[in-house]
Amino acid sequence: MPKHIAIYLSNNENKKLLLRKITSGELIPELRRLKGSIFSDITLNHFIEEEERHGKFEVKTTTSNSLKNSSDGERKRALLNHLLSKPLLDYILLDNIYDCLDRSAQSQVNIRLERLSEQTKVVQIATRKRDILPFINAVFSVHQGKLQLVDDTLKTSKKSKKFFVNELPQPLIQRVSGNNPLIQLRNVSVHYGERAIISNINWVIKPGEFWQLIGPNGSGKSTILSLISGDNPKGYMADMTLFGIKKGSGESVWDIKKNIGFYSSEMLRGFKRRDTIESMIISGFLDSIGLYSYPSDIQIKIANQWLALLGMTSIKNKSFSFLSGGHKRLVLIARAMVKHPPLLILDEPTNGLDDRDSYIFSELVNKIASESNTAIIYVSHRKEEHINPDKIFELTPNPTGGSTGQIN
Ligand SMILES: Nc1ncnc2c1ncn2[C@@H]1O[C@H](COP(=O)(O)OP(=O)(O)OP(=O)(O)O)[C@@H](O)[C@H]1O
Repeated sequence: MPKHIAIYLSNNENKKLLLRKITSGELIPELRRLKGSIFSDITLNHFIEEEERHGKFEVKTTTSNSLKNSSDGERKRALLNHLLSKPLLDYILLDNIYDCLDRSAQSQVNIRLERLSEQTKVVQIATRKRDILPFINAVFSVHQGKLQLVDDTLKTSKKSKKFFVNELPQPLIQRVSGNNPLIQLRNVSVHYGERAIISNINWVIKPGEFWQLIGPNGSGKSTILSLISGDNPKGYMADMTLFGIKKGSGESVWDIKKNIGFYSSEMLRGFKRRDTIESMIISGFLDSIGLYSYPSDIQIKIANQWLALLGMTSIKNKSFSFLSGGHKRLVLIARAMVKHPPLLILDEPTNGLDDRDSYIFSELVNKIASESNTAIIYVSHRKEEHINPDKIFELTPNPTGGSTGQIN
């Protein structure tokens, strides 16, 4: 077996099981006698649970925040620092290293792993071809429980065909949106304790606009999203108008949320529900996960148009949990879009997706952008070549205060 190997996966694989098969030596027999460390979201979740249940704060972040109160990228950096600060083991298993990491963290990680690879064996798990580390000697896929060499297939990337042929389903109610701003942030600042996170942010989002929100790890992207979605208590003090309602004027969180469709790759974490695929989509009308009241005939009809668009009509009565990771994500986007919300928020949506499903996903997002009047805020560190936002709002951290924002 070559020294450093990558396992290139589709997102259909059961990751937890795969990690177990690798570390037990079932998939790579030479690992049976060796000791390794694991860099994976699964390890990270274990440390977060240790913090919450047992008050053990073993993994230190650069901000001294707990892992729970850290941004996604800060958590990943902290885990890597933690693993690399320990005495070297025989191998390191790296699972989807780049998700959530900003450009500079990605280059630093590359340098550190290159150095590490001189002393220890690296086993990488990747769902995107371009993530495969340069020093990897051989790339495998998993076929019928065994590793199979795939290097040649990787070099010839096939052009994907168009996936969505039907038009986007029409909304239940045609909103007269005009061109009034949906979102207005005026000199908005957020502090946690003494620490400034964002400073004097001014941002106006109008109907139908397609924005990408970018900025390095910890610059405040999720903080801004949580202000817009009404989930951040700091929003009460902020000068914001959300969907025509001035913040702090007696509005309920529901008044805000009914205008937003939200999708984040995090939504699938620990998702164990047994709802059918159809009821998952219908539940988007009711802002619930799962159905707790009867949908109307027209809601069922529109949900079925979405199922047709996704090519899932014939499997609509199957359990959502039966779907692959990529298809689950498409269903959750349809769920977020079924009510044609004025605003769709996509937070790191392609994390965990494989190459094929990222392409399909990008096609769906572009279709929503071009065929509906829904505005989109898309947050991602990855440059997805097929996703084409019109405008970029960039956060730049300021060493003496919080991040400032500018339109590019
Ligand atoms: N509840 C909290 N208490 C203290 N600090 C917090 C809390 N929530 C977030 N932070 C800090 O606020 C900063 C901004 O976090 P945020 O999640 O908004 O960043 P981000 O730009 O989304 O980062 P990433 O790209 O890594 O996801 C981070 O440094 C984070 O540690």
